[in-house]
Amino acid sequence: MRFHTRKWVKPEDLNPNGSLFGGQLLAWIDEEAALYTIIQFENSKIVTKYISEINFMSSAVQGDIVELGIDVVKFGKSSVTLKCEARNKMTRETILTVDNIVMVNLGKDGKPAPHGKTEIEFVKDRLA
Ligand SMILES: CCCCCCCCCCCCCCCC(=O)SCCNC(=O)CCNC(=O)[C@H](O)C(C)(C)COP(=O)(O)OP(=O)(O)OC[C@H]1O[C@@H](n2cnc3c(N)ncnc32)[C@H](O)[C@@H]1OP(=O)(O)O
Repeated sequence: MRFHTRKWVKPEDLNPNGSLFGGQLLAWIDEEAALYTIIQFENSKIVTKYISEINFMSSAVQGDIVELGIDVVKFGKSSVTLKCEARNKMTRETILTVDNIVMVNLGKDGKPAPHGKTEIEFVKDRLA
């Protein structure tokens, strides 16, 4: 799993207990999954279709650095299934895991469209 993104837990990210608000973490993950999918599909018209069970394993507090990891579980015809982990950058303690996030490629008509991808691609290889 590659950890591309780091987030700094700020006061506005906290819940009333003073730890990282789960909804904020999920928003970060949805954005990370969307960006990953846009880069893989080379298409910005994508949507989140399905998110499986979410396992909050530990919490984060103000000042913590959280890193987000994404990997591909499988490529479908119009979809890709991703898995995700959020962990504490300094301690490597897992904060949350999501086993399946299904992202769908849309055509100009807003309906699912084949993305034509079968494996992870890296932008540097496309530019080579
Ligand atoms: C100049 C500036 C430029 C800026 C440029 C940047 C733009 C930056 C954009 C950022 C964008 C961010 C995006 C964020 C992410 C959201 O926040 S998106 C918003 C939340 N999501 C939605 O609103 C989606 C609402 N749902 C839908 O519209 C429809 O359900 C969908 C997604 C079009 C799918 O329709 P459908 O009839 O279910 O289609 P169907 O063909 O049956 O299934 C499509 C695929 O999904 C799979 N699937 C369907 N249901 C399920 C399920 N329950 N479980 C698993 N898989 C499923 C199918 O197996 C199929 O996969 P493939 O076999 O083709 O691989």
